Amino acid sequence: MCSSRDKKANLDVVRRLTREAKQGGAGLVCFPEAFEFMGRPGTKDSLEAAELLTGPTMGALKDIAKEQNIWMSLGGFHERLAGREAEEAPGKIANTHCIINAHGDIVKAYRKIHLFDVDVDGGFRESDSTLAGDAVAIVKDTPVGTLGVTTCYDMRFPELYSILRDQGADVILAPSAFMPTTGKAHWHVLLRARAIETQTYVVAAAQTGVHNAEDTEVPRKRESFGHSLIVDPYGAVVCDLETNPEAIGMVDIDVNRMQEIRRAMPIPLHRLQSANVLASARAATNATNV
Ligand SMILES: O=C(O)CNC(=O)[C@H](CS)NC(=O)CCC(=O)C(=O)O
Repeated sequence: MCSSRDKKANLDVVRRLTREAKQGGAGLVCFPEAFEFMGRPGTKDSLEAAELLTGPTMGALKDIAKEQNIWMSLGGFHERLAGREAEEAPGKIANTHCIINAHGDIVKAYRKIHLFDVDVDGGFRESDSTLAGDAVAIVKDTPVGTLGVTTCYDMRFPELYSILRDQGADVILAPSAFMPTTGKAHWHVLLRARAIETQTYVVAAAQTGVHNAEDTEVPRKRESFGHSLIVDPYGAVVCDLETNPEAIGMVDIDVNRMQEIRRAMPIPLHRLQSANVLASARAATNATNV
């Protein structure tokens, strides 16, 4: 999707696409990072728009899941902090990927671990406004098996993905709002590599196009790369929504094929066998490079 500052409009898109996904037979529907709100770069928009997970926007999303009897991956919700966290991190929010089950319960709230502090495309310092997550997230017993939960920039850190695989992930989610420049250079390669290494499905719902395009109060427009992608456990791109502004792509999870791929090439076993060698190399490297 192509989210804007209009929360109600974004919610309407989520409602409509979820209904469509359900009609197509989906058990899980995935939305991109910042699906509920995309503010003006360099402003306090996101801080002001942020809500508690017990707030009205998440309430409406839980109702959608319950009404449609479908699981939802809601990547990159702008979560308002409360209590001690709010005191310790004033002016900050969390970038929270929620998994909601078909009864409308939040079964996981994963906070993005790797924040986007970079000097590309005009520069971003996500950590100025966002508290980093401190826990990896797995969700068992979903209609598509075990989920590994990540967000956007996390996809550049293969260690995280390999931990998720070792914890049992069948499908790893990577909702994103990728920059056009880095998207063109890296998006497909990163997601295919993560799928090949982990032998899991990788599902990356993406923001696409120019955000707040018609909004005259948004002088500096933000743009996203698009290409919502589903990659199978052998690295084949089985769905690419290109730059379509609002679309659904659907694939079946073929568990038998995934198991055969894993049996034929037992990567986790081989990682275990090399673990001691690499751990001492890592320790030696850190010692000389600090
Ligand atoms: O700020 C929000 O509202 C939502 N968050 C985002 O859009 C985040 C932080 S700016 N985007 C990324 O992580 C892009 C990563 C990327 O493009 C890369 O790894 O190359």
